[in-house]
Amino acid sequence: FSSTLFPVPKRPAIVSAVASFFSTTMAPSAPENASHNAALLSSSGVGGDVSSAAQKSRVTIIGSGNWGSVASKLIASNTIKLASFHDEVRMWVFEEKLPSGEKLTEVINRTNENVKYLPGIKLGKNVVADPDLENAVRDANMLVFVTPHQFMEGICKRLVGKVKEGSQAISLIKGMEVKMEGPCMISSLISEQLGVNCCVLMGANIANEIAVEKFSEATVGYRENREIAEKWVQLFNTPYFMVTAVQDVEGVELCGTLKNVVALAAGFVDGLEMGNNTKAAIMRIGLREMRAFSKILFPTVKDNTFFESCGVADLITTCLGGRNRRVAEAFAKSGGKRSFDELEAEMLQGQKLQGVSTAREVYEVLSNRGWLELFPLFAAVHEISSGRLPPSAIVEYGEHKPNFSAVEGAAQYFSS
Ligand SMILES: NC(=O)C1=CN([C@@H]2O[C@H](COP(=O)(O)OP(=O)(O)OC[C@H]3O[C@@H](n4cnc5c(N)ncnc54)[C@H](O)[C@@H]3O)[C@@H](O)[C@H]2O)C=CC1
Ligand SMILES: O=C(CO)COP(=O)(O)O
Repeated sequence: FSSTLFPVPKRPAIVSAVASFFSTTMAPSAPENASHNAALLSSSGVGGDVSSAAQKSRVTIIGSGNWGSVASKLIASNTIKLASFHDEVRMWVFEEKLPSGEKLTEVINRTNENVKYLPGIKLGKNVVADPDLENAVRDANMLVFVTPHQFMEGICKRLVGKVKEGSQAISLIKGMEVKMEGPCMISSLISEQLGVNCCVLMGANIANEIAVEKFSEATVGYRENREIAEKWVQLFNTPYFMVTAVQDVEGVELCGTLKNVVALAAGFVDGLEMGNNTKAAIMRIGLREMRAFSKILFPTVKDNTFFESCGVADLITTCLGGRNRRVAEAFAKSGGKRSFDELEAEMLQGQKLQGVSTAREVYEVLSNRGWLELFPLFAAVHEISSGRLPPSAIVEYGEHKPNFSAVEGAAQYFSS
């Protein structure tokens, strides 16, 4: 990309260390390349060392599916360049046997490719696949979580007490859990279970496109500490992957999570061959429900977040080219006769959909709180995907007009 078309914004250099995390792990960002070269020279016995091993951050990725593998490629291309990170990036792999009889981890380490979830793409020689979850996190102080959301509760349980004190985490996971007390975002699950601060990274990020280095953008959501967000930006940002930080963890995470429900609706519309106007209408209604749902649950969610890559851009890309859309289209084409589980297994070969379980989880929140009539599109998606309504209900269901009288004061969340 020409720099005039897509100028990479100059980010302010991080000048002060504000937390113990930085004082022990982070070298100043401006002279990164110079210090890295010096470190290389030093390791080859030529020059003096400038960044001691103790100061460097060590990154582990928990997850190795389609997006997890692309994340490892992005991160590995940066850790090798930046002196404030150890070169090696460890990637926890949920071990499985390939049809050849070999273990996936061994093949990744031999070929430098995730032959099952991202074939044909080299991850970077500094990526080390590790099937042992506890071992993978042992030495890391920057943890990147990127598994399908349904596995996170189990993963967190296994990691309790195993994570290095003072570690930072980021979640790339689109989804949520529903607990007795209400919805629990995955970043909160990670923070609460592991006692670590957790940012999020979401965006219009179809993994296979980023794998071949086509330009895209992403949004980091952070809670309070801008410096930590900048460190994550530094770790992910490349000339073809432009990352921006916003102070709105819940807004960013809910955008990434809820757009998968709208993508199912868009897929139903495609399967019914309703055309582009209908699909655009569904996307607009879906975006409105996304914003209202987010703001009712978390009043701090910012309107601007919906205009970042994590918001409207992710909604568009997923409704055009995502897996949720594709499988939902096949579901509608079968008239709802083939189940999502069957279609997922056949069409995605081990990759996982997030939209169907998210639609169920959202539905649970809506029915627990008496909000079903306020969110007719979200409700219809779950009723269709669970077989209670036919796919055609996506465009018949009360024209998706929320019934504001169902909940006092609700209209404000839908107004522009
Ligand atoms: N693929 C994409 O284009 C994008 C995906 N995401 C999000 O990233 C997250 C991870 O998705 P992907 O990396 O695409 O995964 P994926 O759907 O490609 O792969 C499934 C992964 O789950 C693992 N797995 C299977 N059973 C497991 C178990 N019992 N315990 C733990 N892991 C198990 C598999 O080994 C594999 O790594 C999801 O929340 C998704 O929404 C976000 C942006 C883009
Ligand atoms: O989240 C995604 C793009 O940002 C990918 O969506 P799908 O899981 O529907 O492919």
